[in-house]
Amino acid sequence: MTYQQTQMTFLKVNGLVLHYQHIRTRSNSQRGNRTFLFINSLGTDFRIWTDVVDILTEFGDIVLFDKRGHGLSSTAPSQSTLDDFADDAEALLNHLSISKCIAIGLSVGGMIAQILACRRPSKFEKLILCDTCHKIGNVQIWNDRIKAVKGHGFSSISGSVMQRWFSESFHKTNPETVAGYRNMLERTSKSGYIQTCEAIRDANLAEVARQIKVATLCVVGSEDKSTTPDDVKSLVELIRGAKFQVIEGSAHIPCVDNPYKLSRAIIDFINDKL
Ligand SMILES: O=C(O)CC1=CCC(=O)O1
Repeated sequence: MTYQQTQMTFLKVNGLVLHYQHIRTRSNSQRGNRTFLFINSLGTDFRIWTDVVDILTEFGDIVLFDKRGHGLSSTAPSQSTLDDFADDAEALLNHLSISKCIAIGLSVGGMIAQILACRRPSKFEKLILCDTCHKIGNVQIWNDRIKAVKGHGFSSISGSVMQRWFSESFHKTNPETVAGYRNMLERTSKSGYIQTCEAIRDANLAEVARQIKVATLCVVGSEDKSTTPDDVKSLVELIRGAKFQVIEGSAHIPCVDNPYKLSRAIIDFINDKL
């Protein structure tokens, strides 16, 4: 680690406790006073960003948080919309007095980032949307998944989810890591997971994406089967001036199976080299 690990921190927002970390890395202004806000995907907590954070601490401060229903954050008592998830992130930024940041959102985290950038363009210097789209899956896919988790638990879906999360070569070379992430998924709050599936199922952000005025990079793993390169291209077409990059040999979670390539793309984009 190149940074000082901070203590576990919790904040009450919108009636829920949110687990977050604010890593202040700079003792200077040479790093451009940047802050990166990371928003994670369905069934994961903010540990997925560890390798990327290790690299990006050279370039700015870091804010990580577990979205509602995930990690050590509370689960809402009833159904949440993606706007509610965005409200939590916005409340966290306000609490930390962060007036401008670079949002990096993965999958549903990328959908939340689209809402934030559309709502508050002046708060976002740049937007990095990883393996996401304005619409992910369809009603049938999400209802089937919800039914499986409700009826048979996480073990009924976790094998196929792992196939989508990580590339074939990562499965071969890092079976222990895959097993660890399977544990992460299976230990997610069941109702938090189901509420997030419902929020994704019910969202179509095409209009939101069309209104984004923040400079945006969309990246996707070449082997991503959840949000395929073609899906992500369809998002790129909606966001004015958005750039597009494929992470070769990666699947749905490049911050885990290809953190160096993902970090390179982020660094090039923030330095206007993409
Ligand atoms: O779990 C998956 O299949 C991948 C995914 C879809 C939305 C999300 O956040 O992750």
